Order: sequence, then C-alpha cells, then structure tokens
Amino acid sequence: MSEWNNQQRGWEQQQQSSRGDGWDNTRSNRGRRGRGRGRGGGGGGESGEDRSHGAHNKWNEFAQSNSTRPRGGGYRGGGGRGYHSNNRGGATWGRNNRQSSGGSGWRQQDTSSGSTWGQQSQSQQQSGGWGNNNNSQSNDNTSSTWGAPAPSQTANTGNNWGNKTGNTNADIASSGWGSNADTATSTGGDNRWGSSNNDAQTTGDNGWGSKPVDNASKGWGAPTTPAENKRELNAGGHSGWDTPTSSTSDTGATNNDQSWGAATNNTEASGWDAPADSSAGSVSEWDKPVKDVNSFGVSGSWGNMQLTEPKSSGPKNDGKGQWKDGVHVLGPRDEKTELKLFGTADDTETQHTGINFDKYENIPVETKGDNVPPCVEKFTSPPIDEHLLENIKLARYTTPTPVQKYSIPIVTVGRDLMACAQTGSGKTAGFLFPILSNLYFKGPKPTPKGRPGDYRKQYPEVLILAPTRELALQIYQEAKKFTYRSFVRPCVAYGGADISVQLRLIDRGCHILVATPGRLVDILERRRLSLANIQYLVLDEADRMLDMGFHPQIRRIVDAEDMPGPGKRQTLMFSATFAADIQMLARDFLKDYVFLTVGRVGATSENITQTLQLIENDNDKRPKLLEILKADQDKGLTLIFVETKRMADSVCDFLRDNRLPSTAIHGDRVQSEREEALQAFKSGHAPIMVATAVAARGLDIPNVTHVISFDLPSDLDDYVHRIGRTGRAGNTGRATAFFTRSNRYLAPSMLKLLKEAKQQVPSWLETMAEEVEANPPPPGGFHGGRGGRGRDGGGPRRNRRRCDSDDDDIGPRASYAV
Ligand SMILES: Nc1ncnc2c1ncn2[C@@H]1O[C@H](COP(=O)(O)OP(=O)(O)OP(=O)(O)O)[C@@H](O)[C@H]1O
Repeated sequence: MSEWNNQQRGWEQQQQSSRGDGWDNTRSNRGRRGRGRGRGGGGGGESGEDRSHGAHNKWNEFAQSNSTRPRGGGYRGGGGRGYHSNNRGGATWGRNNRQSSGGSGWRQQDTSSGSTWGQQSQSQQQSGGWGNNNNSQSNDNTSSTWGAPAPSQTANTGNNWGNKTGNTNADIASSGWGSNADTATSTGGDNRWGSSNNDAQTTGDNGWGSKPVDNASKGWGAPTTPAENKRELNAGGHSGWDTPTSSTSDTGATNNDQSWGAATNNTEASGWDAPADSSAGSVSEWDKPVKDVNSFGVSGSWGNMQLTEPKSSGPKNDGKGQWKDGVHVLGPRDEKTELKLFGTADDTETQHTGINFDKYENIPVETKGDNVPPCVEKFTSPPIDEHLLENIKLARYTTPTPVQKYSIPIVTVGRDLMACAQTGSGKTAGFLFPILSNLYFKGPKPTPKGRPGDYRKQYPEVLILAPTRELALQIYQEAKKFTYRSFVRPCVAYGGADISVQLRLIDRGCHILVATPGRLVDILERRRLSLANIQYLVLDEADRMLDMGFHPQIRRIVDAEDMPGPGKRQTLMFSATFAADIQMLARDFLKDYVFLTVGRVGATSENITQTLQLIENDNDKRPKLLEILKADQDKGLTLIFVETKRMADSVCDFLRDNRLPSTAIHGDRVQSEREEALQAFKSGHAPIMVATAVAARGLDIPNVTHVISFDLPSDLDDYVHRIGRTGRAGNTGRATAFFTRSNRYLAPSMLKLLKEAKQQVPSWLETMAEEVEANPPPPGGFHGGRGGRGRDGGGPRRNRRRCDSDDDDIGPRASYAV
C-alpha cells in the first residue's frame, strides 16, 4: 500500500476517533464569533464563546458529543471572565484552565473580588496557577501550568507557567509578569511570562514558550517529520498543535496534553504576551501592566513573585549582547537558543538547501545605476561583520545567493536598492545581512533628544514593512536568527495581535522593527515610536503592499512622520515581481538607487515543475483536486490557492469530508487561528493547507512540495508568488494549475512564463493564446498580467481589491489622504 494510502488510512482513523480534537480544529471558525457567549461553563460567564454552534456543524457535532460541558457553556468557563472573553484563538488557555483543579487558574483570579494578581498568586498556591512560582501543588497534570505544558509537567514539578525553574533572577526586582524588564538582561532561566515573548525562542527554559522545540520528545503529537506525523495519526494518537482553535473538545486528558505548543510555537511574537486575537479590541489585565511593572519592586502587587524568588548572581544567558563603550560585547552562547533559532541539519522545520542550489549561479544578473560596486562571491569578512558571519554559519549558509552577492556590497556602501529576484532565492537575507553587518560595525545610533513626555519612545534604526502578518513574523524570526548574541533587538508589530503587548516589547528596546503598515500607523498614532532615527527603510513585497491598498499608510509612514528623507536614510525595495505602479513609489522613496535583477523580472524558478490542467467546467475542479491529491505519492506538504476566503473554507471542508487532513488560512480567520493553521501545516499535522493570497507572498515553509492553483489569480504576478512557495532555496517543487475558459486572457502571458522557465507547454494553451491575441480583452475588462517589466497586458491593478479578497492590517486609513 502506498504511503499515501497509509497516511490516508491514518487520517481516516484520526477523523473517526478524534474529530474535533486534532488537526481538524484549525479550521475556520468563521461565523461562530459571538455565539453562545455568557452561559454556563461553571460560571464561566462572559468568557464562554460557544464555538460548537458555528457554521461548521459537522465538526461541532463531534465537538458536542465529545464535550462534557453544558451546551452553550463557555469552555473557558472554569473561572469567570478572563482575557479569554475576547480571545477566540486562545481557547487552549481556557481549556487548560478549566481542566485545572478546583476552578483554579488565572481567570479565577480575575473574579476573585478584584484581588490583585499578587493575591491571586496566593490563591494559586492552593489550586495551581500562574502567580505561583513555587507551588508544587499545582502540578497535577490536568491543571498544567502555563509554562509547563502537559508533556513537561512531570519534569516541571513545582513549576508554573510564567516561571518554570526556580528562576533565580539577578534582575528579578525589575522583572515580573508583565515584565517590562529588559529581556536582554534577564537570565535564561528567568521565565517571567511578560518576557516570554522574546524569550520563548531565545532562551531555552522559558516557560511555555520553550516547549515546541522539543515537541518530538515530549509527546506533543507533533513528531518531527510529516511522514511520522501521519503515522502517528494512523496510530490514532491525538493530534495537537492546532487544537486550540477549537473549543469543541474540552474534555479529557487529550486536551491537556495539547494546545500549548500551538499557541506558543505559532506566535512567537505574540506568544502569550499576545494572547491570540486582540481584534476584539480589549486588553486583558495582564496585558496592561506596563505601569504596574514599574512598581513591581516597590508595591509588591504582582511583585509578590519577587519576594518568593531568590536572587541569583549567576551568569546571564539569554542570547543577547550589548554595545558597551564602543565595543560590541556578545552575549554568551546558548545551546537551546541555538537549537530553537537554527534547528538541526536535518530537521523538517528548517528550510535546507536543495540539490539545485548551485544552479542559482547560472541565473543572469543585471544591475542598473551609477558606480555599482562589484559583487562578492563569498560570505567574507569584510564586508560582513565577524559576528554576523558566525550566525550565518549557524544558519548553515555556505554560499551567498546571487541576490545576496550583489545586495551585500551595494547596501554596505550606502546605496539605495531596488532588487528583484526569484521567489525563494534569499532576498530576506539579502537585505538583513548588509544592514546587520553595518549595525554591528557602527553600534547603535544615539537616541535623539525627545520632547518632554517622550521618555518612553523608542527610536528604531531599521524599519521593515511587509504586507502580511505572517510575513512580518517570518522576517522577524529571521532577524532574530541573525541578531543572536548581538546588541541588536528586533521587534515585530502586526494586526490581529495585542497591540499593548507589542508596544511593551518595543518599549524594551527596538533597533529593528518589522511591521505591517496598518499596525505601524496605529502605533505611530499612539506616539510611542519615533522614526527619526531610521537609517534603513526596507519595503519587502512592495508591489503587494500597494496592491493591498497600503499606499496611504506607506506614504504616511515614510512622508508624514519624522523619518529622515531619501538620501538621509537608505531605502531598499525587494520583490520577485515589480508592477508598474511601484515605479512611482521608487521615484519618490529611493535616491540614486541601483536596480538589481536576478533573472527576468517576474519569472518563475526553474526548480518548479509547472503543469496546467484544462478544466472545462468549474464543477470539475473538486473531483480533479481529489484525484491529484490521492494520486500524490509525495510526502511533502501541499498548498492549495483559491481566490476567496469563502472558497478557502469551502475547499477545506470538501477535503475534510473526503478525509484529507487540511487546514485553511485566510483573512477572515483571527490571527491566532491563522498562526495555528500555519503551524499545523508546517508540522505536517495538516499536510494540506488551503489558502488565499494571504499566504502567497514571502512565506518560507520547508517541505512544501506541491502548490495547486485551484483558482488562478487574475494577475500572473500573483501566480508567480503563489507557486514560489515551493522550489525554494534550491529545492525542487511542483505546481499544478487549473485553467478554465475564464482564465483565457492569461493564456499569452502564461505561455511566455512557461517557455521562459523551460516548462512543457500544452498545445491547448498555445491555441488559446493565439485566440486571445486575435481577440484581446476589451479595455478595462480584464486585469490579467499586470505588466511589470516585460510582462504582457493588463494595467495597474491598484485599488482593484475584491470584496471577498484578503486584506491584511489595512489599519487606520482615513487619517491620511494621499
Ligand atoms: N545563502 C543561503 N544559503 C542557504 N540558504 C539560504 C541562503 N539564503 C537564504 N536561504 C534560505 O532560502 C530560503 C528562502 O529565502 P527567502 O525566504 O529569503 O527567499 P525570498 O527570495 O525572500 O523568497 P520570496 O520571494 O518568496 O519572498 C530561506 O529558507 C532561507 O533560509
């Protein structure tokens, strides 16, 4: 029996045995929002959001039958209202909480007659919960503490969530829950949850944030390879990660040993500092403690912790360095942090270079501009800083990709750059490396003198704008890799996550800010950040940002704030495609720039084998999809692109109905769900992901071996980016597209694209292309093939957002007129 069949059987079993518990819970909860609030749930009150009555009834039926809670009762109902009241994606918290002994858990704290957190911590000593650092009583497995997810509970005797291991902090006095304490100076073991956001990935022992890394050994149900995952499903094991989206199964131990990792792993930046969806707009108690934290060591509320914590004078080891007296003092090495950041040489959650990596060498490179510096052939010192080279080595990069070979010297000598290179060819490092190298050489720029009241303002030196939340998060994670042990602090800000948490992180120090434009405008309006110190402005996927309607926000950020103008800062724009309308932006934002193209602008990688399937009728798409998936012997991940959010849910439902473990990602899902879906996909728990354009750009997911364009976008650039989720870093991949008559106007440009990438061209495409050329679309009647350089047809497509298309973090827009 083929691997596929094995897998499938396993999935079936999974579906039958634990539907509602596992991967399937990453599905969209669209339509469920707001239902079933405020009833039952053991007094759960307002926090209960009964997701068992959602649109996806079938699954919810499973959930109901699995559930012991009263219908309509908030699954978070264990303890009154907590931050869950606004947090769909944080279901896990509530669930664990509910499982916890005697209604314990921090939510209860909230109901405990206005008690302070510190007091709660005492009550926790009886029932287990977060305020309770030293309370071994809380270690019953069901009430697993935050920092100690189920698998590690036994190991974590006495631990509670923020604070796992005795935590001897030299700087405990300034730290704490909502800790504004500089995580850079906290010890590796000082797992204060307020700081877990950063620490989750950079320090090994940090409460729950650290969990996912060794999930394989901890029985999370998230084995290391997708193949194994599938086998585990065969074995009928619970799944894990993505469970938290679902409120459906709040029973039993299964839930206990799920969940946490999902929240943690997915949301490094949100971690539990950023408990899932803040879109509901409220901020929980513990998200607001910036002020309280300052009084931490003084008033003792919250700060009860410190009284119970012994101080340590042990070495600090959080992977962070400092700039001291003009010298870059590196932080100490830390094995666990390195493992988290860089993975291992053969894990499946890290992108490894593929057999065709060397072929990048053959791609023609062109530069336009005056006095372009010569490229480098190797990662050498100089122009790259020694410490950066060490991190590059840890990332197992041996040779720069073509875009890096050119961007490194160009940016190092201070030039602006517009760079266009194929998907998956290393553009992120192309801008990060020279920027970081320069920062490491020069050290931090002095903070400008602010106005009175500006004392809390941060002055980042690098601003990286990205169109989608997931891409922002990914760039941030890359930045964390290459800033390991350095003085440079990266931060991230994107919509759908708690802004106060993001602000708090920024407050702790921010040299590099990665942000989506809408969220950044929001932050700027709060006057908590100044752009006066920006030395580098990076617009990643700039064309997509314009296409999404971010033009006003970008203009505002760049022109209407205090950012230094062109010539006083360096501006870098990177994409695999550049639409015509980006030229305008380039003209205004860049100065004396170099235009770098690696291969033809907008071309696909030859590492991707493309197949077009002519589909006569839209109704034939689903059976065809099933046929392809079932015949697929590939053990890798499959990403399916559709055009609308509704269709994403619908196709995902269809696949599940056919017992194919799938998840969906689109803009109608709350951020935590999106991240969970992504994690379920990455980990192989849901090896099929149905996505809208929200996942089209920049996402670097290892082991995506097949991209299926169920719907073709009306713009070929979008197609190029979508299929670019496979065939990355020299790996090979496959792309299948369903081509219908309604896509016919794409035929000429598609034909050209296929020929250029040396792909097989079906004869019907040639015929169709000829027909279209003989009868071109009426002016304005079709937006296919947006132009760009060397691209056929179509005009600028700005502002042609579809009503059901995805918009991500558009944010406040009315406040600035273009
Ligand atoms: N020099 C290198 N050696 C080995 N791997 C590399 C190198 N540079 C980048 N990579 C890896 O290649 C993968 C793709 O890189 P990246 O995400 O930066 O591509 P990209 O060009 O930005 O793609 P996209 O156009 O889709 O945004 C990443 O996993 C990255 O770690």
